[in-house]
Amino acid sequence: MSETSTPSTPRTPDTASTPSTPDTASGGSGSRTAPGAPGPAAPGAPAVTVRVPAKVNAQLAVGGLRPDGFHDLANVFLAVGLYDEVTAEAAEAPGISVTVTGPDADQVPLDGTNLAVRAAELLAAHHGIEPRVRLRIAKDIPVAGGMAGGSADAAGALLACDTLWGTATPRAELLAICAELGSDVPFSLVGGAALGRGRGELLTPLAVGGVFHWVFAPADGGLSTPAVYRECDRLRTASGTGATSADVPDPEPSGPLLAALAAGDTPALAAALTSGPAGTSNDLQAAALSLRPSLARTLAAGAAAGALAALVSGSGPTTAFLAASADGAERLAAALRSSGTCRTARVATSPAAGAAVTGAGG
Ligand SMILES: C[C@](O)(CO)[C@H](O)COP(=O)(O)OP(=O)(O)OC[C@H]1O[C@@H](n2ccc(N)nc2=O)[C@H](O)[C@@H]1O
Ligand SMILES: Nc1ncnc2c1ncn2[C@@H]1O[C@H](COP(=O)(O)OP(=O)(O)OP(=O)(O)O)[C@@H](O)[C@H]1O
Repeated sequence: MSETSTPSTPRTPDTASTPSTPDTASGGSGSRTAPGAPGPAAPGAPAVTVRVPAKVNAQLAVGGLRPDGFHDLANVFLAVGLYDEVTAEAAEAPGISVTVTGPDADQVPLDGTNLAVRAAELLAAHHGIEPRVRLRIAKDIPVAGGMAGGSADAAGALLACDTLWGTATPRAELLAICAELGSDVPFSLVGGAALGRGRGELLTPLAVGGVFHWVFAPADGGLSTPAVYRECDRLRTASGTGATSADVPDPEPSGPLLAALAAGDTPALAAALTSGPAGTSNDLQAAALSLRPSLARTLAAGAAAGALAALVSGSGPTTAFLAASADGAERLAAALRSSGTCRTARVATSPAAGAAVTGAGG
């Protein structure tokens, strides 16, 4: 996603809420639902809760700047077991409202720019129905952290509303709506592991032969994804390699990295995560470090504490550390927490399942 955000309205520290008027241009008003056809659930219908994972990019190979402002990628997504929960509940009044709870709630927008609200609007428009829904986001994924938290909420809202409204949208149509919402959103729906081509939205599932143990260290404050891509282009231009698709080689997935994932081979994955001339599989890492030099200290602290590999997660500033075992991950997390180089440290495993309905009712 994009910028870190400052709340424009006062709110209680751990909870935020605002109504968002449906966007008439995207079909929010003027129901075209035929009698008996699927439509917004009646008030009193059970609420639907969807759990959605965060991601780490095991490889992020970035091609040149395209004329449309995006970059072609070879993006090896891995879903990790840190989750947001999105609940959709039928509302009597037309419109979409959203509340957010969790430690980073005050950094999440509550207007029509919230990706979960946009997802509900797009789904309603797709079916020509008037949205009437209250969305509740329980946020555990770091905001603006390079772990696709906003994308997770978008995918979660899409699945929760599709279930609540009984619209039974075919998977291919859901994925097309996801791609409209953002490059990472299709993967948030699918989860597991996948290779993302194009701008990251064209997914091919990948085999994963075992469980990988990670530690994630969120930083204070977020990084803007577009700013990190711009910095990547600037560094390439400054080094004389050029920045456009005409100058930069097409990004390709790493064979050894895909083989390590398929085999569930942690040491081989560690080697692949830290290979290449820049010592990382993440082409955005240098740009994230250039914008946030203090991340170098976090990476060094994790490496000194025994991480098998240390890298920036996607566009950052969250840093990711591979451990040999669950115990090793706990020890590494404790060392990172006491290093004073990050806000906290969380353990999680991959792969994790994609967006899934976990409950109805309540
Ligand atoms: C860094 C990653 O998280 C890695 O998975 C993604 O590439 C970012 O995906 P995202 O947050 O869903 O990004 P989008 O909302 O699609 O795009 C936000 C902005 O990031 C930049 N962007 C994004 C994806 C891409 N392949 N090339 C880009 O240059 C563009 O400036 C774009 O306007
Ligand atoms: N539901 C949401 N949750 C979090 N941020 C949101 C949401 N909707 C919109 N945003 C906006 O998106 C920005 C980036 O949030 P997000 O947590 O998705 O970043 P990210 O994890 O770095 O994204 P990515 O890894 O996909 O590049 C936030 O600063 C906020 O302004």
